[in-house]
Amino acid sequence: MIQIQNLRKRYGKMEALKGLTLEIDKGTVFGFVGPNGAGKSTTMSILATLLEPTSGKAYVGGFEVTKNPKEVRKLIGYMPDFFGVYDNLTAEEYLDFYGANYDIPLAERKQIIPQLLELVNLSHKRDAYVDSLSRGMKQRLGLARSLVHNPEVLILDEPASGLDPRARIELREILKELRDMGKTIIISSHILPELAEMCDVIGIIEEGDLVAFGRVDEIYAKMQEKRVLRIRLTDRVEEAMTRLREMPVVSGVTREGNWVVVGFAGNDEQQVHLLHDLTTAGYPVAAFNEAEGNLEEIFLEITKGVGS
Ligand SMILES: Nc1ncnc2c1ncn2[C@@H]1O[C@H](COP(=O)(O)OP(=O)(O)OP(=O)(O)O)[C@@H](O)[C@H]1O
Repeated sequence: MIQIQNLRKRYGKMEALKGLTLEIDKGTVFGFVGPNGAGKSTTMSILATLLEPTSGKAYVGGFEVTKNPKEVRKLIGYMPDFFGVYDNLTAEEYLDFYGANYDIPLAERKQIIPQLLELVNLSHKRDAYVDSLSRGMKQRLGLARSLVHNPEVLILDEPASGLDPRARIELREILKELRDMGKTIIISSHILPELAEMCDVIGIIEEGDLVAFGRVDEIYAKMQEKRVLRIRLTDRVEEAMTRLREMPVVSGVTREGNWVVVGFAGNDEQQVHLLHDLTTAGYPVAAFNEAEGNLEEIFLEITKGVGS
């Protein structure tokens, strides 16, 4: 449904996208994850035909975004990270205004808008002024707005940012419904666990390039490969550290008193070997454990410095 090929975007000297290549199948909920400034909004704006790439190509439903922007716009609903709301309009009038912008006839709008309000759980706020709505409600209204022309593809730039946990759950439920309707959804965030629950496929972007791409379970498995081991020795701590540093699966060794903290990039089998190696060499290992992996930290570790 979406193909991005060697996409580059330069803002003056700054290269925000460095040859991004990525493909998203129809019906997929794709999570686009990366730290602030990684290039997510830039990619999404290009897909939404609002920004010209410096080079490379992007296609939506087979249409090239710079050559057929009109066709692309019919296919996509785009929700930017910041969107203006019109203070003097009610929720219903707001959606009607956007529906009219898409040349949807009045009779059809009268039918669609109540359905959209229901989908985003705002039927009870139909006559409320937009500026009186909570942040979560505004966000849901923005989502309804991007759906007004029944697009096949939804591009949502950080829709969950600034929402409280309850509002996030509501958003997630709505996205599930949209997925069940067969829509292809691209959703961005800088928080991986937030997306992992609602996406089929994740792409991690760092400094304008993709550093990881795959099904959510595959990405998690990859992240689990990066562990932190804690080893307590009763003696010969420095010596053991030197030996550990020589092992290819070890990415970092630090000392905390009698504990040695080891960055480890191997699997279970290699971990068994590491312990075996230390004990057979006679190092007095009193304790050996795997530190609890905080997903957030591991994610930062995985993306740290990659692509630079
Ligand atoms: N209009 C612009 N002019 C100059 N530089 C820009 C412009 N828009 C974005 N950038 C820069 O391009 C890089 C990518 O920005 P982008 O907004 O795409 O990242 P992002 O991943 O969406 O981050 P965030 O989560 O903070 O929105 C950043 O370094 C940003 O400062």
